[in-house]
Amino acid sequence: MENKDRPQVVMVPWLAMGHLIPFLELSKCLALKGFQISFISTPKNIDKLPKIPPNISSLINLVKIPLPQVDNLPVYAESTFDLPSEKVHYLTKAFDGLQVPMASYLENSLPNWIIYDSAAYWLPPIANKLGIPCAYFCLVNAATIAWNGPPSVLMGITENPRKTLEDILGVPPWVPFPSKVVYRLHEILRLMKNYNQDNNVEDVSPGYRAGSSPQGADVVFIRSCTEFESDWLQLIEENILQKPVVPVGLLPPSSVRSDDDNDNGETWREISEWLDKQKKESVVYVSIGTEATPTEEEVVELALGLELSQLPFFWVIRNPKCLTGDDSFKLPDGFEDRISFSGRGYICKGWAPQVRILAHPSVGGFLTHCGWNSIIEALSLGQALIMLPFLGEQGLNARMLEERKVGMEIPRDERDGSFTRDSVAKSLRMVIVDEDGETFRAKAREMRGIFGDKHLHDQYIDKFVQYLKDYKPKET
Ligand SMILES: C[C@@H]1O[C@H](OP(=O)(O)OP(=O)(O)OC[C@H]2O[C@@H](n3ccc(=O)[nH]c3=O)[C@H](O)[C@@H]2O)[C@H](O)[C@H](O)[C@H]1O
Repeated sequence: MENKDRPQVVMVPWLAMGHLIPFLELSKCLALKGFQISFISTPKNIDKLPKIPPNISSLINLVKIPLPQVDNLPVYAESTFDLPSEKVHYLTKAFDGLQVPMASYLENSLPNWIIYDSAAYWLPPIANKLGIPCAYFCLVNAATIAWNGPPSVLMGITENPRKTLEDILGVPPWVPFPSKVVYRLHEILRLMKNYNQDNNVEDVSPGYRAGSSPQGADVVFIRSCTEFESDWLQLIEENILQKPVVPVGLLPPSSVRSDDDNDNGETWREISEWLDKQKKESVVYVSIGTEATPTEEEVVELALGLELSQLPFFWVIRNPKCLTGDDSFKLPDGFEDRISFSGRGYICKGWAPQVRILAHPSVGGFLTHCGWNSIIEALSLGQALIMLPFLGEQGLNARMLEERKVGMEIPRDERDGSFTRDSVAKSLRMVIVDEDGETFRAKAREMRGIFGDKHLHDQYIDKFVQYLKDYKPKET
């Protein structure tokens, strides 16, 4: 039952588990502070969310708004988890079709705040018309926002000083201090290919969307903290976004998400039975997130690299169907038989309880694509990283983390990003078992002091809540 005395906040996350999960974490933090939340997404996404603790479930209304039908978008697809990455622009098109139902929902509810995500560039004008303060909740770190650059450049309003490939591969001209946070050639080539594909399908360019989302906000909330990247946070507030940027902290997992039984019906009991049999800190947990779509060659080299490493591994493979749009996805011949015979690997096709697995004492490292959620979860538990970035800002995250020595990147071919089973095996053994890799393991444990410091991040939430309560709209 909604209580009108409570401040009302409407949450509008993008259609991706890597966005829905942190938006729900933030919603839970606000509900615990007495806010009434309306969390808006599609029916399937709402049903897939981690369960909300009973003591705050009445304070979070889960609002289901169906997606409009869009050509080339399968009816079952409501999040990036359900699609190969090269088809996500159809999902974006469908998301843009939510403007009308979203506007009428907001007109009827008139909340105190709207907190929205990177894709919803069309929300600020609706909020402004209704006189509702709106905030962009940034789910990437400040270094990424800095690399992307000023919104006016992204939107094509002011001239882009990065004209050549060399410019794009270098430190951006608006970064005044030394930085290693840059893309590799193969990452830029993949980003440019995806940009052009998206640009041909979506109503606005990806750059315009990326720029106008923060541009239209009254304030930017960001999932970060000064203890990790104070220079970058100052740079984006003062020079890049030129508006208030309020860190909400890293939102480490509030509780080990106890209900994450994967969608194959495997239960935590079955998974933990396998993990319990393994030696302490011996298992490598392998997941490349909910969006990356590796090629078949990449899957083969990764699989054979895991086998070659001789380390026990738990590998989450996103539902094969959505990787290629059909059932053609397959692992190397005989691989699954050899692994189940040796008992050295556990292959989970679908959804796994990632945080619970990372928290298990048998896990000694994480082979990750460097999605920001996964990084936060891993480092809040002191897990060292073997890094294999695929898309988005994952390459920038990998550079930042290698600089902090909390892990190492698997060597890639500079031009096409290919890697070999040998380099996978060597990187895994280096980070998890080799003597020389103790630095990575020690640094990752040290980083737990920031990423896993619950009191520190609770303080960020307190400041965030105060900001929401004290906010006075600027005189128009
Ligand atoms: C912000 C955006 O997040 C995106 O999400 P993506 O899913 O790729 O990866 P994560 O951020 O690690 O997010 C994945 C989230 O899903 C959870 N999970 C995943 C698989 C599974 O089987 N079980 C789980 O519990 C995991 O614990 C994490 O919370 C991209 O990275 C993008 O680069 C980044 O900007």
